Amino acid sequence: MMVNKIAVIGAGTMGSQVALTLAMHGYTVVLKDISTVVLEAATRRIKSDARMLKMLSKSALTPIDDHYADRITCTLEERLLEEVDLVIENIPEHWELKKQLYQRLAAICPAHTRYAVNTSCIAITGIAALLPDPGRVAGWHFMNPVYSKELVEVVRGLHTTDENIQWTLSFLQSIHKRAVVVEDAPGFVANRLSHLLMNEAAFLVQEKVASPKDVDLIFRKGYGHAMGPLETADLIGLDTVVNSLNILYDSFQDPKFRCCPLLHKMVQGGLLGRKSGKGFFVYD
Ligand SMILES: NC(=O)c1ccc[n+]([C@@H]2O[C@H](COP(=O)([O-])OP(=O)(O)OC[C@H]3O[C@@H](n4cnc5c(N)ncnc54)[C@H](O)[C@@H]3O)[C@@H](O)[C@H]2O)c1
Repeated sequence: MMVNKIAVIGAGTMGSQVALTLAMHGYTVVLKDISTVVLEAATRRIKSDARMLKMLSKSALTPIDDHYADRITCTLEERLLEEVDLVIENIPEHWELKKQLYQRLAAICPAHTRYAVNTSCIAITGIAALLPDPGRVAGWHFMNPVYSKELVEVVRGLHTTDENIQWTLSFLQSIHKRAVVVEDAPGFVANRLSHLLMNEAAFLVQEKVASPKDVDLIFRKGYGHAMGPLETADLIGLDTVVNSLNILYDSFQDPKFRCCPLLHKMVQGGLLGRKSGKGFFVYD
């Protein structure tokens, strides 16, 4: 598998985890963001995640060596993208932001670059249409936390070639991930289902039918889920959940995806979940 340089674009919740996962498997990564503050926070998070993974090494999917940090270059500089073989993109779930980024990547990345779009809901075919060779684009929907979730939902856009799907499966195997390939539709499989659940859980809290703690307890102890829907929403980031619901609503024009007003209000008030320290629950 000839991949010398990988760019992970966006160093937030997902990008920082994807970068560490790649470095843990020996890949050299350029982690690119547009904010110094974000890159500093990502460096701290990568260090503390690596420490935690070392402590849990028996239960983690992959052992971690001491040199992972040397393989990650955090940068604001676009020129480091000029020679990359693979881009794994993790910027916010906003069509306009993604569109601007891919138009720029089309101008600066080499012709042989492959593109992995880590999106929750945005159609892969639309993104691929922004690039000179749409066959080299596929959706790689990583699960959060990336280190401990084995599965990646791989999305085949209208133009994604079979060769690119096969290459993707081999690459993901090299980082100990198991892929399920699905066709391109907003939200794919995972988020089309999970966002309905998280949204309805928020409606239950808004209507005061139950507290967040009790909603989640019913799912953990009643249904045996590892996490409740509201804890999951906090982990993803409530801003990302709201953006994803809006995309599902716009794409399907189906009222079942209308976003719960409580979620909107929490995002407006800066309650984003884990990433801001408070959402449905409070975090250290
Ligand atoms: N959070 C999750 O659990 C989760 C899971 C799977 C997929 N996703 C998807 O992954 C993507 C990223 O989500 P996230 O939760 O990490 O978001 P996030 O808001 O935590 O991070 C996004 C980062 O992208 C940066 N950014 C914005 N524009 C940029 C640009 N032009 N170039 C470089 N960096 C830029 C921001 O500064 C920010 O640090 C989204 O499309 C989301 O839907 C999220």
